[in-house]
Amino acid sequence: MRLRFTKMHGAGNDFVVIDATQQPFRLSPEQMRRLGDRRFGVGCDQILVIEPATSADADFRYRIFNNTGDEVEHCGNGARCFVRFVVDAGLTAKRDIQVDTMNRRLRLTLQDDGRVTVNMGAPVFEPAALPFDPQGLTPRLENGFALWPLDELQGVELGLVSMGNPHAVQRVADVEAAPVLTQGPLIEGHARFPRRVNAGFMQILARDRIALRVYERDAGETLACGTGACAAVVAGIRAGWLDAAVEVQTRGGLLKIEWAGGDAPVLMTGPATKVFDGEITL
Ligand SMILES: N[C@@H](CCC[C@H](N)C(=O)O)C(=O)O
Repeated sequence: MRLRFTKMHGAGNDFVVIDATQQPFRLSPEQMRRLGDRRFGVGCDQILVIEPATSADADFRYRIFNNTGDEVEHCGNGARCFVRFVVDAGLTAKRDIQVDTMNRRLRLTLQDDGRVTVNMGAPVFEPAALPFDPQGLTPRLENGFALWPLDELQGVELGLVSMGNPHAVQRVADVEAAPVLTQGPLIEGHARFPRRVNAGFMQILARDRIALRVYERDAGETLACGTGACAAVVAGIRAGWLDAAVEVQTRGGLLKIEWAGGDAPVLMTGPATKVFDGEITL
């Protein structure tokens, strides 16, 4: 089958975007793996699928697949690229767009400078929301926020945050020296996370600036992770390390994250860039 797609990235987190309002979307997981493969296909961290809205007050439905073909709940950098795509393709004349994902309604705004702000919804901290099995473990409380140990991983303390998808974030002294590629997969696949988890490593540079690397579920380390940036900042705010507006330095670019606490939504602002249009036979 021939498939038209657009290659995009948000701070280096890269995507194959499929417009399923104009062509049917029926790729098997095997075809998605091929599409996502950097040697045998196009290559990307995630595949984003744009579909017509299924509820009356939403503008679109937006689905996310990791490059393994597994459908996941949320992708922050992808949400910004989604907006850039639907506006540039003329699928909407709006600049404020509402979209349904698997488990959240997102509100997105294309700014005059081309960046996109996403209302990511409120974070959830209960272990069951990830899910995480806390049985037999005692967390250390930092400013009242639970930091969880993990069996076999000496010295690791994880702040647990669901942004609709699961995140486990730890504070490290030097993010460039952090064991992202060795410890990341151990956390991602740890038995206490039955649906696996995205593992974040954050270095606090100031109360309004962090450096972050994320070992993503399925995709491995990416150049940026939008939901990971939200999770790291809200964990840092809850632990008392960070202020309410924080610049997040990733290997692929800068994201701005704001959170007023409690049930307030997390706001993420950052770039969304088109790379090229293409067509592939799968
Ligand atoms: N890159 C993303 C997150 C994509 C999904 C993640 N790998 C998961 O499995 O939850 C982002 O920008 O948020």
